[in-house]
Amino acid sequence: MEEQTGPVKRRLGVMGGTFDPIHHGHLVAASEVASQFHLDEVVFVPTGQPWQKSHKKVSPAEDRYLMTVIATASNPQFSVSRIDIDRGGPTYTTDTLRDLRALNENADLFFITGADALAQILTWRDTDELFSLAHFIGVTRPGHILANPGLPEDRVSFVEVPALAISSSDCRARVAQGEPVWYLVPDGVVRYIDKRKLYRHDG
Ligand SMILES: Nc1ncnc2c1ncn2[C@@H]1O[C@H](COP(=O)(O)OP(=O)(O)OP(=O)(O)O)[C@@H](O)[C@H]1O
Ligand SMILES: O=C(O)c1ccc[n+]([C@@H]2O[C@H](COP(=O)([O-])O)[C@@H](O)[C@H]2O)c1
Repeated sequence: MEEQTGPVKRRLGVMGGTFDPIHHGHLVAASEVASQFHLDEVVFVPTGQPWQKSHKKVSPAEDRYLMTVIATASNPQFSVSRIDIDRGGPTYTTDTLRDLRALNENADLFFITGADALAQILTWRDTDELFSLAHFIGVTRPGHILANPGLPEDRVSFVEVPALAISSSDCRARVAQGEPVWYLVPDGVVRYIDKRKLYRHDG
């Protein structure tokens, strides 16, 4: 009897973030995981309202979305989704993954997260459901320890990515102080920040 095999599933990486602004640390992490996990595509998903950053000033979603498009446009493996922005309300990754599954029925999802975000994951909403929706890939980040914070062992993997000590907070602070962000973020993002006067004290 011939063995029944289903259609080959696509391997879809999901890189969620506030991306305020997107920087080369995000892009290297996504590229490295795509290579090591043989992903067909990585979809970057800018948050709508990042509820755990509600005490901080976050730039308009449209600016963060456009910077993410600018930063990823030249890579045919990268795309950007508006689902978290268009849903409205606080952003929960369970919603992100549920929506992406509905849009990509024949795909396995791999959610990429830095060591700092992974360490906080048990504070996210609906963690029981969360771990059933995707495989989680924790990536190294300078200044943070990469460890399993208590996810089921078969739902999480760890990847060492080239160490880039870049953060969005540092990029924002540099712009506010008149310091350059060239080579920390893609050139088009430097120009967009300048054009929209983002992160300036008078902006
Ligand atoms: N330099 C980096 N190396 C590896 N992963 C990173 C790096 N920067 C951010 N990440 C990961 O990318 C995801 C989105 O991060 P986010 O948009 O919050 O950027 P951030 O630099 O951490 O921002 P902020 O400084 O404003 O908190 C998170 O999972 C985070 O851990
Ligand atoms: O689901 C949650 O409750 C939750 C809480 C905090 C962060 N997240 C997700 O974690 C990713 C990184 O978030 P951030 O705020 O560090 O850029 C992004 O996709 C967020 O939607 C998700």
